Amino acid sequence: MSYPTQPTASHFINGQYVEDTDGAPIEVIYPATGEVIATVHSATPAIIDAALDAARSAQAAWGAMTGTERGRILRRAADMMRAANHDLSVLETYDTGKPYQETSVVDATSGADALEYFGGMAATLTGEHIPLGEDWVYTRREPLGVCVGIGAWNYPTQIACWKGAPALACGNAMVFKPSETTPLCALKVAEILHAAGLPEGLYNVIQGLGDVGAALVSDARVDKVSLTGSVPTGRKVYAAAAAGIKHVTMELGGKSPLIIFDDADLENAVSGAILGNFYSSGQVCSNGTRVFVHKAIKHAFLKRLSERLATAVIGDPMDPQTSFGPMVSERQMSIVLDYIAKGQAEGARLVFGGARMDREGFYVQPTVFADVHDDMIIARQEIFGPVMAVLDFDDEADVLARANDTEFGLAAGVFTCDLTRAHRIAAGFQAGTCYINTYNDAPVEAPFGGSKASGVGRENSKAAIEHYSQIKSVYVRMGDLEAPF
Ligand SMILES: NC(=O)c1ccc[n+]([C@@H]2O[C@H](COP(=O)([O-])OP(=O)(O)OC[C@H]3O[C@@H](n4cnc5c(N)ncnc54)[C@H](O)[C@@H]3O)[C@@H](O)[C@H]2O)c1
Ligand SMILES: CCCCC=O
Repeated sequence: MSYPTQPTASHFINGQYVEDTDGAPIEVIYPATGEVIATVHSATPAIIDAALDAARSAQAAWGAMTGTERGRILRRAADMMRAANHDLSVLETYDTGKPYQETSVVDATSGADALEYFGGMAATLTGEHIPLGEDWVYTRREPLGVCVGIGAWNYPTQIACWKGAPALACGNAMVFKPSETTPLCALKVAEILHAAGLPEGLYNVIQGLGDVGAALVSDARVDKVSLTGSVPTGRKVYAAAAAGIKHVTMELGGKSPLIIFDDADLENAVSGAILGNFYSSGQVCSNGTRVFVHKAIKHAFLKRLSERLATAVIGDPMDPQTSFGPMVSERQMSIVLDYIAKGQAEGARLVFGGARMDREGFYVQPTVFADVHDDMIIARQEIFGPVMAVLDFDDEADVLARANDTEFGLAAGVFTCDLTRAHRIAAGFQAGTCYINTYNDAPVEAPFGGSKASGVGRENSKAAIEHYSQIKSVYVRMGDLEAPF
């Protein structure tokens, strides 16, 4: 490995790299080869303490700065992140296995967008004046205090920024714990923020597994927890945060529906299904993995989908031509292969792929099952890999009811050329993020998040501000105050 993937130290606390080799080692594995490319150490209680103390001490002065001053630092960090895009993208590719073709245009770019957007918004975060005759109330929008961010492994840089940028813009401090599977890129985010002028202690990164996350969530110094992860983890983290009456954002998993009507533009619909199932090798939370295709176009859809999947360039993620890479880990690969076996055992028809690839690394072929029924395991559980389930339908009301018949509610999409039907279906979806004739766009300007078991709160957009700040009302009396005695 010629690229420097070993970080200076495992943690970033109070503006500098910190090591504590008493913590259990965590090996970082390049998914394309299985090679160990770095080792970090899990945070010990002393490291957890140091990070939370640093955040607590730094927050008050940061919260007292003007929004313009805070925003200037975040916007400078955004520029620095864009300037470092190539190196950050290479590191993200080594960390996750996602093709450089993706990481070079999505990950650090999306992180920089968040820093720029919330940096621009910081100065606009004001309260309001509420007249009450000669008296009045004014409100102050105040920070929450210390926010903990806990990340998943599929978009490590993006997640570190989607949580850090609004938290810092609102005047909070953050302690961020990346996924143990992809610990490298959040350290770079911390480095860049501090190089851009962020005072020390405001964005700390510590490593570890669920036990470190759990210790952070239950700590009395923490005011807010934002998790990106699976629904089972979300249930635990939400419960632990509730015990301390902490604010939460829960960005959790999904099993989202994508409905393709017979009047849809077929080529666009196939594009949507590909983007919503095979981008990042299918490891995207909002993926539309239950693809309901109108019976009249089912054969044409499957034929065109198979033709286009055959053109995927599967291989070395660092090759800019590669458009489909490995699963993030051996564990995730075996989870996905187990689901493929279950799909076959349940009688779904394998139309494309269906196997591990005969090469080093954790590669699973893009896989499509047709004739899937609503009650099959592959149609009900989140797989988080490149496995598309195609289900038939011929009635609008019926397909909408089937699309909503799930505990999840992260995303949903519809392809149709009928304008009124498109909006009727979008209104009927029980999901936080919906798409019409597109799939998986996630611009910083739009709220992103789930309903039902898929989450609480929203990331990105003005909506995120509500989840990283609180309103204080101040009552002001101008005249004398009467009392009953
Ligand atoms: N909604 C979204 O925006 C979004 C985005 C990306 C991924 N996801 C979801 O994330 C999942 C895949 O990621 P994953 O496998 O890393 O998820 P995961 O739930 O296994 O882990 C997520 C994070 O939580 C930590 N964690 C585990 N147990 C914990 C505990 N008890 N207390 C505190 N922290 C704990 C992990 O160490 C990790 O950092 C999928 O379900 C996917 O849909 C959601
Ligand atoms: C579309 C971007 C979603 C990030 C979650 O995995």
